[in-house]
Amino acid sequence: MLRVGLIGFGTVGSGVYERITNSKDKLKQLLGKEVEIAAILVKDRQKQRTADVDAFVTTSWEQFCNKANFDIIFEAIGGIEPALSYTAEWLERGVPVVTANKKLVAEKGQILEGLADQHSTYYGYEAAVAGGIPIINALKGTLATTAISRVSGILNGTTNYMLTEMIEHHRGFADVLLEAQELGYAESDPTDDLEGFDAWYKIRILSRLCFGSWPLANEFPRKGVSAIKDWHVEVGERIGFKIKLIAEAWHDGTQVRGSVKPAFLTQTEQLASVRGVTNGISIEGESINQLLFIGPGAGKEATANSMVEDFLFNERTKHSERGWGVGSEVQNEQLTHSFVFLTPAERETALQWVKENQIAVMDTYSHHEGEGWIIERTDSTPFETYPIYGDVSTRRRVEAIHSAQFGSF
Ligand SMILES: NC(=O)C1=CN([C@@H]2O[C@H](COP(=O)(O)OP(=O)(O)OC[C@H]3O[C@@H](n4cnc5c(N)ncnc54)[C@H](OP(=O)(O)O)[C@@H]3O)[C@@H](O)[C@H]2O)C=CC1
Ligand SMILES: N[C@@H](CC=O)C(=O)O
Repeated sequence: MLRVGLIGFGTVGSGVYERITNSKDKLKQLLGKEVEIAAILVKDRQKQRTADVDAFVTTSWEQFCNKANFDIIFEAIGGIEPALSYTAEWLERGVPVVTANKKLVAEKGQILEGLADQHSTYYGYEAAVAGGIPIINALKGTLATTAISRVSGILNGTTNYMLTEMIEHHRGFADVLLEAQELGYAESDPTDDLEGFDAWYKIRILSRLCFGSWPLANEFPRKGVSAIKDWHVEVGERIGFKIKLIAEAWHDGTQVRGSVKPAFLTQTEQLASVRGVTNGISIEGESINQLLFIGPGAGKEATANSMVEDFLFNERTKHSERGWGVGSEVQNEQLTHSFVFLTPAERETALQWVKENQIAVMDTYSHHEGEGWIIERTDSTPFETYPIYGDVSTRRRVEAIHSAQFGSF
């Protein structure tokens, strides 16, 4: 008998319960023994649960720990404490812990991986990055010795879902946020999604796997979607640019750098078509050119599937070597242009600024709320600015189609 301890029974925890319960025969065949969910730890004993639960449920950590000699712990409560102490306690007993908690992994992963090593066990966090996409074990396994120069992508399902719904169906911010929460995509505090913290935790985890060491948080600046104005999006849409929350990390030859920020993607960028709760990750390196991983970035089934697969993968491969990325220097500069947005009051200052700094303005687009200027990339501007990824010349084609249909703007 393989005894499972489940910490948390919300969106993800209940998904793990269902995934295990529904695949008992397959698991028995793979593992050679029955799997039993021996105990579940929750916070609120009175809460109405949707699923019928055939397991011991408790709010007491002591009762949970005393219930069984667990063979595997799944942690899905989120946050640092008490998740950190709970995880450490079981790793110290030599029991593998599998988690979806990206905050805990990004902030304390170094300590917890160290504990797992020390006690010859496993700390698995496949589900912590990009929900259902099996990126973590790909990086630790079949890409472990591939020199990676950049990792980038759309890592937050909630905000990508919100941006898609708001742009394509003209829905309001509060309405789509509520829906993302109801669908189980959002964090318990959605500020984590909206202000880019969630994507920031995930890119730091990917950075560790691609470049070999845990990055310092303050080396990864972060900006969320809350500062995006509707009219910025409208101007971008007119010329076929898609706004996305982009997280990236790259090796510049001397150090690893990274960031999370909203950016415009031209139609030449494959990630521009990643819509809804879907996430997309691009891995670049000399011998692989570019690998793209696209799939569900959040939600009960996809995330639970990753947690269970993470455990099974470790069970089947635990005696083989796994590695951490080797990293290589980025060769080609991707960002050549920026989109600057100006209110009418900023226009004069902006004209002065481009003149003084000899910045080439390629195009200007007017809107009743202000102007959008495409400029040559500069490291910083005093105005609201978004990087542009991709070939900006595609805007000409979109403009031509747009003006043929609607007249010029
Ligand atoms: N939702 C998603 O799509 C994804 C979520 N994740 C991550 O998975 C984790 C869980 O997320 P999610 O399932 O959405 O969150 P939920 O809020 O739906 O569930 C959290 C669960 O944890 C329990 N819990 C919270 N605090 C404690 C505590 N101190 N002691 C015991 N139990 C506690 C809650 O108990 P109770 O039920 O009694 O309130 C609840 O069952 C987070 O780290 C999140 O970032 C990762 C990928 C995708
Ligand atoms: N809130 C997260 C959940 C998955 O990690 C997201 O929206 O991506």
